[in-house]
Amino acid sequence: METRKAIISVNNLVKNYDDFKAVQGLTFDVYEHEIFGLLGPNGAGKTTTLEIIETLREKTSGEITVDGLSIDKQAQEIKQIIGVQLQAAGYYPNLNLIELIELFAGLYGADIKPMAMLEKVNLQDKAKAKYKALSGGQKQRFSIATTLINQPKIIFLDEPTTGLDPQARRNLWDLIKEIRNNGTTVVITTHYMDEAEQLCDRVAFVERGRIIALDTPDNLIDNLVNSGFERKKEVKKANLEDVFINLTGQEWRE
Ligand SMILES: Nc1ncnc2c1ncn2[C@@H]1O[C@H](COP(=O)(O)OP(=O)(O)OP(=O)(O)O)[C@@H](O)[C@H]1O
Repeated sequence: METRKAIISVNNLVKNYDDFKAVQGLTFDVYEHEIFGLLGPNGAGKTTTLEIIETLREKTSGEITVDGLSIDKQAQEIKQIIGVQLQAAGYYPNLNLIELIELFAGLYGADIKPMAMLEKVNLQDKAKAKYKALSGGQKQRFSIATTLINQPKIIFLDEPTTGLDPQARRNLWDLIKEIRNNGTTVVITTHYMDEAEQLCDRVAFVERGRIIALDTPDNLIDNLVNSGFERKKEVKKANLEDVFINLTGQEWRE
Protein backbone atom coordinates (compact mmCIF):
# COMPACT_ATOMS: atom_id res chain seq x y z
CA MET A 1 0.00 0.00 0.00
CA GLU A 2 2.77 2.50 0.98
CA THR A 3 4.25 2.54 -2.51
CA ARG A 4 0.96 3.25 -4.26
CA LYS A 5 0.55 6.41 -6.27
CA ALA A 6 -1.87 9.08 -5.07
CA ILE A 7 -4.28 10.21 -7.78
CA ILE A 8 -6.07 12.64 -5.46
CA SER A 9 -4.26 14.60 -2.74
CA VAL A 10 -6.29 16.69 -0.33
CA ASN A 11 -4.22 18.86 2.00
CA ASN A 12 -5.72 20.76 4.93
CA LEU A 13 -9.07 21.35 3.19
CA VAL A 14 -11.32 23.86 4.95
CA LYS A 15 -14.87 24.86 3.99
CA ASN A 16 -16.86 27.42 5.93
CA TYR A 17 -20.49 28.27 5.18
CA ASP A 18 -20.54 31.76 6.71
CA ASP A 19 -19.35 31.09 10.24
CA PHE A 20 -20.24 27.37 10.18
CA LYS A 21 -17.15 25.18 9.78
CA ALA A 22 -18.36 22.28 7.61
CA VAL A 23 -14.87 20.93 6.75
CA GLN A 24 -12.10 21.60 9.25
CA GLY A 25 -8.74 20.70 7.75
CA LEU A 26 -9.10 17.38 5.90
CA THR A 27 -5.90 15.75 4.66
CA PHE A 28 -5.94 12.48 2.74
CA ASP A 29 -4.78 10.78 -0.44
CA VAL A 30 -6.78 8.55 -2.74
CA TYR A 31 -4.60 5.98 -4.48
CA GLU A 32 -4.81 5.13 -8.14
CA HIS A 33 -7.13 2.19 -8.93
CA GLU A 34 -8.67 1.90 -5.47
CA ILE A 35 -12.23 2.19 -4.23
CA PHE A 36 -11.99 4.85 -1.54
CA GLY A 37 -14.91 5.37 0.85
CA LEU A 38 -15.85 8.54 2.71
CA LEU A 39 -17.97 7.48 5.67
CA GLY A 40 -19.54 9.34 8.56
CA PRO A 41 -22.76 10.71 10.03
CA ASN A 42 -25.19 13.00 8.24
CA GLY A 43 -23.78 16.49 8.00
CA ALA A 44 -20.17 15.36 8.56
CA GLY A 45 -18.99 17.12 5.40
CA LYS A 46 -18.68 14.22 2.94
CA THR A 47 -20.71 15.67 0.07
CA THR A 48 -19.12 19.08 0.56
CA THR A 49 -15.66 17.47 0.30
CA LEU A 50 -16.62 15.43 -2.79
CA GLU A 51 -18.11 18.42 -4.56
CA ILE A 52 -15.03 20.55 -3.88
CA ILE A 53 -12.81 17.82 -5.39
CA GLU A 54 -15.23 17.59 -8.32
CA THR A 55 -14.68 21.35 -8.86
CA LEU A 56 -18.41 21.95 -8.29
CA ARG A 57 -18.01 23.89 -5.02
CA GLU A 58 -15.56 26.57 -3.89
CA LYS A 59 -13.28 25.73 -0.97
CA THR A 60 -12.38 28.19 1.76
CA SER A 61 -8.72 27.07 1.91
CA GLY A 62 -6.41 24.11 1.42
CA GLU A 63 -4.75 22.44 -1.55
CA ILE A 64 -6.12 19.72 -3.78
CA THR A 65 -4.51 18.02 -6.73
CA VAL A 66 -6.28 15.54 -8.99
CA ASP A 67 -3.95 13.47 -11.17
CA GLY A 68 -1.29 16.12 -10.64
CA LEU A 69 -3.64 18.96 -11.65
CA SER A 70 -4.27 21.85 -9.26
CA ILE A 71 -7.90 22.49 -8.42
CA ASP A 72 -7.16 26.24 -8.29
CA LYS A 73 -5.46 26.53 -11.65
CA GLN A 74 -6.60 23.55 -13.71
CA ALA A 75 -10.26 22.96 -12.86
CA GLN A 76 -11.20 22.59 -16.53
CA GLU A 77 -8.58 19.88 -17.08
CA ILE A 78 -9.77 18.10 -13.96
CA LYS A 79 -13.34 18.09 -15.30
CA GLN A 80 -12.10 16.21 -18.38
CA ILE A 81 -10.70 13.29 -16.38
CA ILE A 82 -13.41 12.78 -13.76
CA GLY A 83 -16.88 11.29 -13.94
CA VAL A 84 -19.63 12.75 -11.80
CA GLN A 85 -23.18 11.46 -11.33
CA LEU A 86 -25.66 13.91 -12.80
CA GLN A 87 -28.78 14.84 -10.91
CA ALA A 88 -31.87 12.95 -12.13
CA ALA A 89 -33.39 16.33 -13.03
CA GLY A 90 -30.92 16.49 -15.93
CA TYR A 91 -32.44 13.41 -17.58
CA TYR A 92 -34.81 15.04 -20.06
CA PRO A 93 -38.08 13.11 -19.70
CA ASN A 94 -38.83 12.69 -23.40
CA LEU A 95 -35.52 11.11 -24.32
CA ASN A 96 -34.81 7.40 -24.06
CA LEU A 97 -31.60 5.99 -22.56
CA ILE A 98 -29.72 5.84 -25.86
CA GLU A 99 -30.71 9.42 -26.68
CA LEU A 100 -29.67 10.62 -23.22
CA ILE A 101 -26.24 8.99 -23.58
CA GLU A 102 -25.87 10.55 -27.03
CA LEU A 103 -26.77 13.93 -25.56
CA PHE A 104 -24.22 13.67 -22.74
CA ALA A 105 -21.55 12.33 -25.09
CA GLY A 106 -22.16 15.37 -27.30
CA LEU A 107 -21.75 17.70 -24.32
CA TYR A 108 -18.45 16.04 -23.40
CA GLY A 109 -17.33 15.77 -27.01
CA ALA A 110 -16.82 12.07 -26.29
CA ASP A 111 -16.70 9.56 -29.11
CA ILE A 112 -18.45 6.55 -27.61
CA LYS A 113 -20.98 3.94 -28.66
CA PRO A 114 -24.15 4.49 -26.60
CA MET A 115 -25.22 0.83 -26.77
CA ALA A 116 -21.80 -0.29 -25.54
CA MET A 117 -22.19 2.06 -22.55
CA LEU A 118 -25.58 0.56 -21.74
CA GLU A 119 -24.13 -2.96 -22.06
CA LYS A 120 -21.48 -2.09 -19.49
CA VAL A 121 -24.22 -1.59 -16.90
CA ASN A 122 -26.47 -4.34 -18.25
CA LEU A 123 -29.20 -2.00 -19.51
CA GLN A 124 -29.07 -2.92 -23.20
CA ASP A 125 -32.65 -4.26 -22.99
CA LYS A 126 -33.81 -0.84 -21.78
CA ALA A 127 -32.18 1.18 -24.56
CA LYS A 128 -35.52 2.54 -25.79
CA ALA A 129 -37.00 3.10 -22.32
CA LYS A 130 -37.33 6.50 -20.69
CA TYR A 131 -35.40 7.12 -17.47
CA LYS A 132 -38.57 7.47 -15.40
CA ALA A 133 -39.68 3.96 -16.43
CA LEU A 134 -36.61 2.33 -14.83
CA SER A 135 -36.52 0.60 -11.45
CA GLY A 136 -34.40 2.12 -8.67
CA GLY A 137 -31.49 -0.22 -9.36
CA GLN A 138 -31.68 0.42 -13.09
CA LYS A 139 -31.73 4.19 -12.49
CA GLN A 140 -28.56 3.90 -10.41
CA ARG A 141 -26.88 1.74 -13.07
CA PHE A 142 -27.82 4.29 -15.72
CA SER A 143 -26.47 7.09 -13.56
CA ILE A 144 -23.18 5.19 -13.18
CA ALA A 145 -23.05 4.68 -16.96
CA THR A 146 -23.27 8.45 -17.40
CA THR A 147 -20.18 8.91 -15.20
CA LEU A 148 -18.21 6.72 -17.63
CA ILE A 149 -19.08 8.59 -20.83
CA ASN A 150 -15.89 10.69 -20.91
CA GLN A 151 -13.76 7.61 -20.06
CA PRO A 152 -12.65 9.19 -16.80
CA LYS A 153 -9.69 8.23 -14.61
CA ILE A 154 -11.77 8.78 -11.48
CA ILE A 155 -15.50 8.53 -10.78
CA PHE A 156 -17.36 9.93 -7.78
CA LEU A 157 -20.43 8.12 -6.46
CA ASP A 158 -22.45 9.80 -3.70
CA GLU A 159 -24.55 7.17 -1.90
CA PRO A 160 -25.12 5.10 -5.04
CA THR A 161 -27.06 2.27 -3.37
CA THR A 162 -29.39 4.23 -1.08
CA GLY A 163 -32.92 2.87 -1.35
CA LEU A 164 -31.99 -0.27 -3.27
CA ASP A 165 -32.93 -3.80 -2.28
CA PRO A 166 -30.12 -6.11 -1.09
CA GLN A 167 -29.79 -7.88 -4.42
CA ALA A 168 -29.67 -4.66 -6.42
CA ARG A 169 -27.04 -3.36 -4.00
CA ARG A 170 -24.84 -6.43 -4.49
CA ASN A 171 -25.33 -6.16 -8.19
CA LEU A 172 -24.10 -2.58 -8.05
CA TRP A 173 -21.12 -3.58 -5.89
CA ASP A 174 -20.07 -6.01 -8.63
CA LEU A 175 -20.42 -3.26 -11.22
CA ILE A 176 -18.35 -0.80 -9.16
CA LYS A 177 -15.63 -3.43 -8.59
CA GLU A 178 -15.56 -4.16 -12.31
CA ILE A 179 -15.12 -0.44 -13.04
CA ARG A 180 -12.21 -0.36 -10.57
CA ASN A 181 -10.71 -3.53 -12.06
CA ASN A 182 -10.82 -1.88 -15.47
CA GLY A 183 -8.51 0.81 -14.14
CA THR A 184 -10.82 3.58 -12.90
CA THR A 185 -10.38 4.97 -9.40
CA VAL A 186 -13.66 5.16 -7.47
CA VAL A 187 -14.50 7.56 -4.66
CA ILE A 188 -17.75 6.69 -2.93
CA THR A 189 -19.84 7.84 0.01
CA THR A 190 -22.17 5.44 1.76
CA HIS A 191 -24.07 5.06 5.01
CA TYR A 192 -23.98 1.25 4.76
CA MET A 193 -21.09 -0.18 6.71
CA ASP A 194 -21.50 -3.65 5.20
CA GLU A 195 -21.17 -2.01 1.80
CA ALA A 196 -18.02 -0.15 2.80
CA GLU A 197 -16.58 -3.35 4.24
CA GLN A 198 -17.30 -5.37 1.10
CA LEU A 199 -16.49 -2.75 -1.48
CA CYS A 200 -13.88 -0.27 -0.28
CA ASP A 201 -10.13 -0.84 -0.38
CA ARG A 202 -9.73 1.96 2.18
CA VAL A 203 -12.15 4.15 4.08
CA ALA A 204 -11.94 7.51 5.84
CA PHE A 205 -14.33 8.23 8.68
CA VAL A 206 -15.34 11.89 8.73
CA GLU A 207 -16.91 13.39 11.83
CA ARG A 208 -17.79 17.10 12.11
CA GLY A 209 -15.53 18.00 9.21
CA ARG A 210 -12.48 16.06 10.44
CA ILE A 211 -11.03 12.67 9.58
CA ILE A 212 -11.04 10.53 12.69
CA ALA A 213 -9.76 7.28 11.11
CA LEU A 214 -8.41 6.19 7.74
CA ASP A 215 -7.34 2.66 6.86
CA THR A 216 -8.48 -0.56 5.20
CA PRO A 217 -11.72 -1.97 6.62
CA ASP A 218 -9.76 -5.03 7.78
CA ASN A 219 -7.21 -2.99 9.73
CA LEU A 220 -9.88 -0.82 11.34
CA ILE A 221 -11.82 -3.87 12.46
CA ASP A 222 -8.68 -5.69 13.67
CA ASN A 223 -7.58 -2.61 15.64
CA LEU A 224 -10.93 -2.43 17.34
CA VAL A 225 -10.90 -6.16 18.16
CA ASN A 226 -7.31 -5.91 19.43
CA SER A 227 -8.32 -3.07 21.72
CA GLY A 228 -10.50 -5.57 23.57
CA PHE A 229 -13.81 -4.77 21.88
CA GLU A 230 -16.18 -7.68 21.86
CA ARG A 231 -19.67 -7.94 20.43
CA LYS A 232 -22.25 -9.81 22.40
CA LYS A 233 -23.60 -13.07 20.94
CA GLU A 234 -21.91 -12.66 17.59
CA VAL A 235 -19.66 -15.11 15.82
CA LYS A 236 -17.41 -12.33 14.55
CA LYS A 237 -16.09 -10.01 17.19
CA ALA A 238 -16.75 -6.74 15.38
CA ASN A 239 -17.73 -5.28 12.07
CA LEU A 240 -17.10 -1.91 10.46
CA GLU A 241 -20.30 -0.49 11.91
CA ASP A 242 -18.82 -1.18 15.35
CA VAL A 243 -15.72 0.78 14.33
CA PHE A 244 -17.92 3.65 13.26
CA ILE A 245 -20.01 3.76 16.43
CA ASN A 246 -16.94 3.27 18.58
CA LEU A 247 -15.26 6.19 16.86
CA THR A 248 -18.18 8.60 16.88
CA GLY A 249 -19.71 7.42 20.14
CA GLN A 250 -23.26 7.53 18.90
CA GLU A 251 -25.89 5.75 16.86
CA TRP A 252 -26.65 6.72 13.28
CA ARG A 253 -28.22 10.16 13.13
CA GLU A 254 -31.00 11.20 10.80
N1 LIG B 1 -24.80 25.35 0.76
C1 LIG B 1 -24.72 25.25 2.08
N2 LIG B 1 -24.92 26.30 2.89
C2 LIG B 1 -24.82 26.21 4.23
N3 LIG B 1 -24.53 25.06 4.88
C3 LIG B 1 -24.34 23.96 4.14
C4 LIG B 1 -24.42 23.99 2.71
N4 LIG B 1 -24.17 22.74 2.23
C5 LIG B 1 -23.93 21.98 3.32
N5 LIG B 1 -24.05 22.69 4.46
C6 LIG B 1 -23.86 22.20 5.85
O1 LIG B 1 -22.55 21.65 5.93
C7 LIG B 1 -22.56 20.45 6.71
C8 LIG B 1 -21.99 19.32 5.88
O2 LIG B 1 -22.91 18.97 4.86
P1 LIG B 1 -22.63 17.78 3.82
O3 LIG B 1 -23.79 17.73 2.88
O4 LIG B 1 -21.28 17.96 3.25
O5 LIG B 1 -22.62 16.54 4.79
P2 LIG B 1 -22.64 14.98 4.46
O6 LIG B 1 -21.57 14.37 5.30
O7 LIG B 1 -22.56 14.76 3.00
O8 LIG B 1 -24.06 14.56 5.01
P3 LIG B 1 -25.09 13.40 4.50
O9 LIG B 1 -24.55 12.13 5.02
O10 LIG B 1 -26.36 13.80 5.18
O11 LIG B 1 -25.17 13.49 3.01
C9 LIG B 1 -24.00 20.24 7.15
O12 LIG B 1 -24.14 20.75 8.46
C10 LIG B 1 -24.80 21.06 6.16
O13 LIG B 1 -25.99 21.54 6.74
